[in-house]
Amino acid sequence: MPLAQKLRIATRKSALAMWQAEYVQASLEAHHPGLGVELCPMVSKGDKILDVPLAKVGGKGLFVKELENSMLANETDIAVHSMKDVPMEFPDGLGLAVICEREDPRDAFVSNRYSSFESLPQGAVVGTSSLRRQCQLLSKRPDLDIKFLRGNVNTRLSKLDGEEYDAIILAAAGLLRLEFKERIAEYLPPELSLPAGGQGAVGIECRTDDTITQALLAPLHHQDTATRVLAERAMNRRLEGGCQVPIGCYAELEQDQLWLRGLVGAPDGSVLLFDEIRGEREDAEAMGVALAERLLASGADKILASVYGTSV
Ligand SMILES: NCc1[nH]cc(CCC(=O)O)c1CC(=O)O
Repeated sequence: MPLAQKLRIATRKSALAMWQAEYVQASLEAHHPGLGVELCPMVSKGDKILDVPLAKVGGKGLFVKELENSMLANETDIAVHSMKDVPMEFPDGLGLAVICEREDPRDAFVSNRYSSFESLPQGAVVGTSSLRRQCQLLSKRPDLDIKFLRGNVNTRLSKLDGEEYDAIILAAAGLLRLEFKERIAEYLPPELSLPAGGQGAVGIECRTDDTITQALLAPLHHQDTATRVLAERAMNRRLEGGCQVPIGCYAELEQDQLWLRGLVGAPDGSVLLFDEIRGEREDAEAMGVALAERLLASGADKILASVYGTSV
């Protein structure tokens, strides 16, 4: 089979998006010597609107639409995504080709003043604009003052240094990739902050009929990561967790046993519904759906209805 001479990667321009695209570029070139891999950076709508909660401007899909349009127009061949930002459904003609090995999926506590979440004083100001992080932190510490914080990783770190916040919460994966490891004061265990579905995993999207590109991408696939992320995304999909929502879910593999934990919380932390399920890895998707059903039956339906109701 003749190799495509050139493969074009659609990417956002943020430092993290560029890191991920360059990581895929380097992996592809290592597996296929002689293949030219070109980066095509573009600005997404989500990158332009920074001062409004994401849920109010149309959710995470804003970050991928431009990339998807360029693949559909045959101007690019693949797009590299953080799996936690990828909507559940793909447009006709596009699909997820592979999921790469996961980086540390945990949330990280970052502070210039305090060494751990535990040691935050009464009323401390914590920056995050994720309802998932907010509801979990407030359920443990209702006294905290959670303050809106958006922007890319670098922007958020400089806002922390501006002294408005006592601490901020970010995904460890982004900090590790951008070589900000030394800024991580504490890795929050899943018991304290259950990660978002797909957090820390990079996925690659391409045209569903582009079998040449799919064959080139195949060696980058990491099956254990894909199984875990499949269960997490199945739970999210059943909960219609499309935009920014107070939902956490995290799957781990213990040999061939899959352990999936899920959580839905009221944004103010007054209610936190948690459940978990264990099963065979082959059943990853069904487990995600089953766990979502159980959460819905125990009251997640009401919590999510009120969150969606106010987020339009
Ligand atoms: N929501 C933005 C976003 N998308 C992916 C990551 C981090 C890396 C990852 O999960 O792969 C981040 C930043 C953050 O939440 O701190």
